[in-house]
Amino acid sequence: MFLSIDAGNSNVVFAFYDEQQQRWTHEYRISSQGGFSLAKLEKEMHLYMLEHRIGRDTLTAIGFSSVVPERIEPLEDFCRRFFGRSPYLIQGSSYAGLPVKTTKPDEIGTDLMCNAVAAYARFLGPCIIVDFGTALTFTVVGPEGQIMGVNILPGLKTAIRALFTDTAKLPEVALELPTSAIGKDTVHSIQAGVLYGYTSLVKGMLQTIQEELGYRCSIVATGGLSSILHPLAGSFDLTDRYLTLEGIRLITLAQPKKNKAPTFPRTQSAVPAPGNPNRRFGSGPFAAKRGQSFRAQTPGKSPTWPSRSHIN
Ligand SMILES: Nc1ncnc2c1ncn2[C@@H]1O[C@H](COP(=O)(O)OP(=O)(O)O)[C@@H](O)[C@H]1O
Ligand SMILES: CC(C)(COP(=O)(O)O)[C@@H](O)C(=O)NCCC(=O)O
Ligand SMILES: [K+]
Repeated sequence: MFLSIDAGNSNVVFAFYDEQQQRWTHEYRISSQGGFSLAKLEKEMHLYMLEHRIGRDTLTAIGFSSVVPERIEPLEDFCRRFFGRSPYLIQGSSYAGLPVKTTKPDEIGTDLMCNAVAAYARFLGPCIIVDFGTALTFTVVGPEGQIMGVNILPGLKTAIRALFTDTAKLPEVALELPTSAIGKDTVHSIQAGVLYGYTSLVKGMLQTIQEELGYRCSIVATGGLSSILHPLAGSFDLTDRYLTLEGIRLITLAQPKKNKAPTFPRTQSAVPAPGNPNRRFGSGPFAAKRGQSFRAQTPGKSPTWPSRSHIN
């Protein structure tokens, strides 16, 4: 079993990858907000692993990404105490030897870098990763796997919470898409405003980015809130809630062992390579048509890059 730990601003996710089955088999989440007690985490993880029959001795390695600096040390301690091994912490220096590059490796969130690595491993071409987390982010990966940029704005829950916190009369509402886009009472007005508003925002942002690039990208959605905006389903080539966790795994496995040249882990191909007429394309004005050559727009693949990792 490989364990990926993703500490985001709302949740810490622990996900177990079964190397024999080549898939994520278990996922355990705790809230990242407020403090958390290591003793409580140890107790709960112990019960979770007992219940799901995951032996601590089956663990081969741990990869760890945190975009919350104060979570790093406690979770490293937890891994050492509970699993008896140190996790590999993803940081700026982790990206040397990877096809996905950034000009500011110490600034970009490691979760976004993991998303980029996992998405590029699947599509081997330009992609935009939309992460519906505490923040809503768009990570733009170019044809050669370089990070071209990131757009960051408040996530859906964050936007709703900000309205509630910063106004006298607006309540905190459930994240439910109403049937009508025209609000008829205060709760409905906020839901229509935020959920239909964000739907249009995501569509518009994807269009604007691809117009600026001048070519079509594969669009991947991830994050806890990636399935809330139903009308966006057709805009994504893939929705994968394990994307960050998969990136953590790929980056960790790509790290050079002592006295060994860096190699990127090879995993089984499950999605046809770009240019394959059977691959799925998204909708919208930039959607490539079935059979249209994608390779012409996306030259220069890295020969060392795996074609795709296997999830689900
Ligand atoms: N399955 C789910 N259903 C509804 N809300 C969820 C689900 N998973 C996560 N969330 C919520 O979505 C928000 C973003 O979650 P997540 O993507 O884990 O954020 P982060 O990576 O910033 O910690 C959080 O408010 C979280 O509580
Ligand atoms: C943008 C983020 C806040 C997203 O975090 P999340 O919503 O997943 O908790 C995080 O990736 C971050 O703190 N990034 C650093 C700034 C940057 O990526 O440029
Ligand atoms: K995240």
